[in-house]
Amino acid sequence: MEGAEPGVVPAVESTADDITEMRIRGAAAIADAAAGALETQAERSTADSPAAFEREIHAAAETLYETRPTAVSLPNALRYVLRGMDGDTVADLRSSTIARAQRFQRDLDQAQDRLGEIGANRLRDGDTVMTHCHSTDALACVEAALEAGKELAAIVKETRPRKQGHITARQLREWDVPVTLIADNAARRYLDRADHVLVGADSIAADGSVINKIGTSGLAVNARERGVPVMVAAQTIKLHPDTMTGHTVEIEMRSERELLADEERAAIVGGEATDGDAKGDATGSDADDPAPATDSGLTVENPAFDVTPPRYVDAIVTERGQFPPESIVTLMRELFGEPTDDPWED
Ligand SMILES: O=P(O)(O)OC[C@H]1O[C@H](OP(=O)(O)O)[C@H](O)[C@@H]1O
Repeated sequence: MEGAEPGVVPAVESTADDITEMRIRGAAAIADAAAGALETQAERSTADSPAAFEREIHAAAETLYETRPTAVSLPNALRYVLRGMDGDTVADLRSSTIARAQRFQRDLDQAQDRLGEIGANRLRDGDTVMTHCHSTDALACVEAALEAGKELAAIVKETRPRKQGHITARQLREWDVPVTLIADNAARRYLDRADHVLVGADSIAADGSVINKIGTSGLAVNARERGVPVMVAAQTIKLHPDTMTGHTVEIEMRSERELLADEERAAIVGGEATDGDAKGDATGSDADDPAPATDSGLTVENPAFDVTPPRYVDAIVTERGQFPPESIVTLMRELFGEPTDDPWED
């Protein structure tokens, strides 16, 4: 990642790039990778004073934080590791940071397993789930239900534009679950065959709103109309503490090229396919891109996430139990207490 702070080790920059470019994706995987990157930073730091070590760790956290804006699991992971950094010597700071990052990763795995067991209780033998995107938290519920001997089938939404539904389909087929893959547009038609809509989350707001892959909110509205319950599988690391004080969750805008190739753009607006008409890069930032075309008359918008209001969600399943969305704020207060600062601040 360009513009990284001095002292940030290349492995951290490379993890940040992987998150930005979605080679590492999914809210839990991003959190796991971020904690792992801070561990690597601690291991490889050549800082010769405690203050320099702390500066480097904070700079590494900032580099990771600036990758993608929507999944709160990322800042929650960074904050957790930074708060465990303790000691008066470089050696102590190093070992406490490493231990804290490792504990975070262990807890993350255990939380997902526990969440899966709880979510599995909602799934009955013979049920069909409809999925959207690829969520390891949602799939943990399916896995636990299968391990309990239940038979399930799945209707898997393709999930344009990046088709993460294919990852879900592959995982489900590895578990021998019958899969019907459908285009996103076919969801309402197939809801008649579904017993649950089962999705993950990138962030959960204090009012119980669910921020998840674009298309979730439309699916949830249709599911309500068809009488299909919507179940959101989300570890507590997906709870967004800033929303307790009225902050909103930033929705990541991604490159138009995920929707429209340069040639396709040229076919619509005429002229040659050039980079000059592309707007935004994969980070949603346009710092390195040519100026957006203002004269073609074609604007492409590509939000990665949307917000599903709590009234369309039946249950949020966490490792602490399942909650009606309206009561999630109680859990947030218990876990986070007072409002928090930027993750690299004490
Ligand atoms: O943490 P887990 O449950 O794996 O994934 C949670 C969510 O993260 C993904 O976002 P993206 O693909 O990174 O944009 C999807 O929106 C998915 O529902």
